[in-house]
Amino acid sequence: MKAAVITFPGSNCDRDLAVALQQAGSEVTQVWHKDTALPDGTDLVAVPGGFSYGDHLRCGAIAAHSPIAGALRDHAARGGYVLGICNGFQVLTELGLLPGALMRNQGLTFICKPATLRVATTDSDFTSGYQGGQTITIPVAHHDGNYQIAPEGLAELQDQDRIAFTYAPAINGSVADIAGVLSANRRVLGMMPHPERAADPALGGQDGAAMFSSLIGGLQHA
Ligand SMILES: NC(=O)CC[C@H](N)C(=O)O
Repeated sequence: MKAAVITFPGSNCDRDLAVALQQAGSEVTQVWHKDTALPDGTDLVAVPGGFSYGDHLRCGAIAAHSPIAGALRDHAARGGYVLGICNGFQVLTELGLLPGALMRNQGLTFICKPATLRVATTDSDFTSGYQGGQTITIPVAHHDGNYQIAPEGLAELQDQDRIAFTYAPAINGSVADIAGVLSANRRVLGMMPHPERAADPALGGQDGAAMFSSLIGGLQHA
């Protein structure tokens, strides 16, 4: 299993994400935003959190036009796995790899705290390590985490069981309390909470570890 973690100027969770992936058994290469190709044999591209390009224009908007963006788009088009966390989720919506948009939090404040999430589907290689309906605690740290999508898009996500996580209780105004969504082929996951910040007991929680271990373990035994 080979993962590539992209670093943009302003990324701040790229190393944490690389460590979480390594601890779960993945080989990890760090890829710079100015690169135009991914390492050969990359199974998973991980797009980390942070403030890429200073969140200028809109969170994730400039990263979606960065030199590495074409390789990321091609990887997803080939059916490769993509995980976008927080700013990474914003980048994936800006790229059109996931539907919807992340808007300013309803209360207009930066929210930084442990959030309680409900696992809304276990039908993906990212979430199969959880129990359906299980509640887990994962930190959030964002000002633009308010997920919005038009009613027909929401109906599609619900009909296709593509809502991965919801907030329980609500924290930022997201429609249907959505914290993370899957692509139609279930290979792309975007989520605002940070599982890499809760993947080791030394970090104060390990509810995020099951995501990395089920994804990487599953791919190694595939
Ligand atoms: N932790 C993050 O990735 C933050 C994402 C983005 N800069 C926001 O505040 O919404």
